[in-house]
Amino acid sequence: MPHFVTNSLRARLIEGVHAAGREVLAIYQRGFSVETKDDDSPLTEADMASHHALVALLEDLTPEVPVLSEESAEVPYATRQAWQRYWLVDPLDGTKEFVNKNGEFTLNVALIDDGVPVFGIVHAPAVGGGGGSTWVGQVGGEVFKISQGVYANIQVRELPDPEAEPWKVVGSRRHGAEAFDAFCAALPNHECVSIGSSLKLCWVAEGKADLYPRLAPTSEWDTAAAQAVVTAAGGEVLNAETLEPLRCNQQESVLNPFFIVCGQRDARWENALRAI
Ligand SMILES: Nc1ncnc2c1ncn2[C@@H]1O[C@H](COP(=O)(O)O)[C@@H](OP(=O)(O)O)[C@H]1O
Ligand SMILES: [Mg+2]
Repeated sequence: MPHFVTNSLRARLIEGVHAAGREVLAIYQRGFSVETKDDDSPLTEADMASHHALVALLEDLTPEVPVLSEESAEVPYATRQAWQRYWLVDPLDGTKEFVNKNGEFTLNVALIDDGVPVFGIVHAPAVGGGGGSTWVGQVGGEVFKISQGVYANIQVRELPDPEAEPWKVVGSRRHGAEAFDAFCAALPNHECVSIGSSLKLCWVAEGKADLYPRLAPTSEWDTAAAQAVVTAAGGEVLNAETLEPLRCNQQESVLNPFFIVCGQRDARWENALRAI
């Protein structure tokens, strides 16, 4: 069966996400005020500009497919449950990084099919020079990174022998540090790096990191697009307890379980997870 996202739809999606990214970048560069949402997380005009641009894009390209965005997520579960296929959007992941001006924020668009993220675009407008960086993945199909207009196929890297080359473990700048440290303490020789947003999953997808343990809360829109990229690149995003792949839209709550992103399963990190 042909994939729902044809090459021409994919090209128009990438173009539209890039246009939304340019709006976000313009706000980032000219300055903005910061509001606080009910859950105490920050909100800027860039979150809303990106939300409106991405929802309009998706409604225009595929009017028959519903859209759930972080900024319009009050859809009752009874309604969502009936969705076989929908777009799941985080218009600005890493809002705290955006506010702190370190560039580590992303726009995220995922296609969910029967709970499985099957296609994703993650765009980081301020990473990697002019035009930013974009990761695009279709499960069972192509997966590539676009930087400075150049398309390059990506894949996860094979876990090295840690004595010859340390494993690279990527973590959040702000969340779950204690559990992260406990996990790392039980690993063989490794190095840790921190970055904001869904960029962490993209690093595993392109082989810049081996593991991303997320032992702190996230929502489905934070991870779905990048999960599709990781999966298409040969890796996995697994529930930290059951080691089953994460699925979306399985329950009322949109919160993810704690999870780990890997290039490959390996008893050494699985044991480290069990040890904490
Ligand atoms: N208590 C909590 N519940 C749900 N999600 C949380 C959370 N604390 C942080 N997050 C999520 O973690 C994301 C940031 O992760 P990181 O610090 O690794 O970059 C946030 O994305 P947003 O910036 O889109 O709000 C937010 O969704
Ligand atoms: Mg987010």
